[in-house]
Amino acid sequence: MEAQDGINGHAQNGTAALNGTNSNLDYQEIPVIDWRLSETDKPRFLRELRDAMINIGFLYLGNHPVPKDVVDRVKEMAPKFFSLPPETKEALHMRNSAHFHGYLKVDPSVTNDRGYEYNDVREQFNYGGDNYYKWKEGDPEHLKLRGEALVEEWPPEEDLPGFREALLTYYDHLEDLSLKFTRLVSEALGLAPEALDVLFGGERHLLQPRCKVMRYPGSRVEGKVGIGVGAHVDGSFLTYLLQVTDHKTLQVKNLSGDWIPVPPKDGTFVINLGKTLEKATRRVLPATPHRVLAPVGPTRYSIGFFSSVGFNVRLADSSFDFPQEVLDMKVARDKRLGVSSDFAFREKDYDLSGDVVLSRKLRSHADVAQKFYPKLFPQYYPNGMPDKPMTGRRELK
Ligand SMILES: O=C(O)CCC(=O)C(=O)O
Ligand SMILES: [Fe+2]
Repeated sequence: MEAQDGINGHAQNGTAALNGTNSNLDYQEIPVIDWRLSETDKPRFLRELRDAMINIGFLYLGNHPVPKDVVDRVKEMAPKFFSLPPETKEALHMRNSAHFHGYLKVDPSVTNDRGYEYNDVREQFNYGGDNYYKWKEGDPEHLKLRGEALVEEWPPEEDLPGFREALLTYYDHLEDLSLKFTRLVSEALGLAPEALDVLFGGERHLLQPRCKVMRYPGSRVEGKVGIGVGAHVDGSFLTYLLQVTDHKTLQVKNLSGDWIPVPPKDGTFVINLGKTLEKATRRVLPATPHRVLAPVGPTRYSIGFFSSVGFNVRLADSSFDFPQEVLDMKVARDKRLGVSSDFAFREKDYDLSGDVVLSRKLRSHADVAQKFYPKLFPQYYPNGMPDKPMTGRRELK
């Protein structure tokens, strides 16, 4: 019955899982979930969403409510930013930001991943929303992640007119979408729409979603397959990805272990599950490994919005009363994958999320740690500044 409702036939996975039959964990295409169905046929929307999230971990969100002109503006701005003179970008370097905002050129040795013929440089611009917090002595260090609104973190308006406005408008829309979408995720998991709100509760400055504009230069190594970002899972709650250019280099690892292309689809966002969501749901929704190959032809651009939970939330405190039907889907999936359904929190899951996020960033950016977090620097770098840049991104072997 559900099969005929499914997009790309994936809706049947949930049914198959519930019946204990063979589900399509080796899918070759990721499903498109139509946002409009959340208004016109909610049961079907929730069924498709639940299946995509439990059994696939990646989805396209089509017909979403973010206005096309807002999306078009950031698509237009992304390449313009990276065409700014190197000294303008350098002046915006992340090492000048306590909030880990700004420009970064990721060294090839950092994106290094085994099994590829070469690695390439990636450039990125990171930013947060306009709802900042003025950190004061005595506040937890992680509140510096929010910090003050600094115009210096943006290119001078005359160098790139409209950039700041376009990116902040996009951010606001994505933040709004992410809060609405999370309520639908809650319902798809058989919980009350507000059940997951506890993870975001509190004041807005205690939340820290981030946006990242990325540039992957075209391959300079004829006929070789390079890697743009090695295989990894995101630390986010959910990631909303806008692929700006028409490349087919983003890939997701399906639950059977094959790399599946996630080509751009007009008018959609790609959504994938992050580690925070995995922990909060005790692996009902596992984070999804993905990677980006270096483009062979022209330069690729993409923009990621990474939602995250409140700084005061301890993930190990979360406990949601999933209905048996959902738990059965999880167990059926794990059984087919041959992995254990047991879940145990790690020590850091008992810490405040703000501290966990800060710790990950401090480990990745020694220069920011030294300049803006002098109290914490010696703890992370007992031997002083490291010679080599590091990455907090844990590459999957
Ligand atoms: O560029 C992309 O499409 C994805 C980048 C990514 O996976 C990340 O930044 O976490
Ligand atoms: Fe990612």
